[in-house]
Amino acid sequence: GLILEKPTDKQDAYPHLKDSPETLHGYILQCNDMVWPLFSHLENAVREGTNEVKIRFMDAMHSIARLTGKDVATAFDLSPYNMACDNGGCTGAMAYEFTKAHPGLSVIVFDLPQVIEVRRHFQPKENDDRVSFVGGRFFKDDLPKADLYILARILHDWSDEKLNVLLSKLSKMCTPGCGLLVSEIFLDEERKRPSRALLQALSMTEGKQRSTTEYRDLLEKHGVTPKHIKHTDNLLDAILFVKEKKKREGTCGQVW
Ligand SMILES: C[S@@+](CC[C@H](N)C(=O)[O-])C[C@H]1O[C@@H](n2cnc3c(N)ncnc32)[C@H](O)[C@@H]1O
Repeated sequence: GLILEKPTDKQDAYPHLKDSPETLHGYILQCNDMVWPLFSHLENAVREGTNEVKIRFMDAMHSIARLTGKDVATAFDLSPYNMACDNGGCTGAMAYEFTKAHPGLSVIVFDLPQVIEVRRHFQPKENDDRVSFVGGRFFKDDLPKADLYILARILHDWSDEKLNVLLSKLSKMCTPGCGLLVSEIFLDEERKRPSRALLQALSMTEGKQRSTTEYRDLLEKHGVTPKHIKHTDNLLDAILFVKEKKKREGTCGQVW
């Protein structure tokens, strides 16, 4: 049931093999055992909360984050920032890419307590004390204080209504100059491509795929402005938003 696009020259040609350097083995198992049955047997689409299912999901997130993390982490100059909070940062795979790429940056991985609990399954061999972990729920609990908030593959999971709650909270946490880094598959303006965005949309319940314009419109309402966009050519793209000094009356057109 999994459609793999032809690897680019940056990508591993054998991502299905468990021992490949950028293995997608966990992601492929997740798609095969969990996502494809959702497409085929919607009536059985029941969420299970067992550890095995949780670790399988985390493994899937982990393999994609390891594959794309470096490109997302190096997409922008992040030298103005010292402390990032990776909201829904899961196993920390992206966080470690951010600290590797930016020597002045520390990253707090914020995710559900039950996810943080089992993160040790996925710890890298080399210890990095600039990455730390905090358990909590981003709609309800206080978020760690940071000057850069990362939202990688988070926004597509939720409705506009829910996101307005989260973004309003983040906007209040941000002082002027703070950054908000959004990484997603961005739909083109006709909402027809890329095909992997459409395929992923089939397995969504509450969320939706959005174009760069839709993300911009959603976030600008919360006082952050898109400064840079990066098409990484590696599954996930990214936009860096920055909190403005005061709310602007609309923008002067697209920055990309
Ligand atoms: C699609 S995964 C993305 C993981 C990671 N950011 C990445 O790109 O690899 C979504 C993550 O959000 C976390 N999450 C979902 N709801 C959450 C909530 N209410 N509070 C905190 N984290 C949440 C999940 O546990 C999961 O790790």
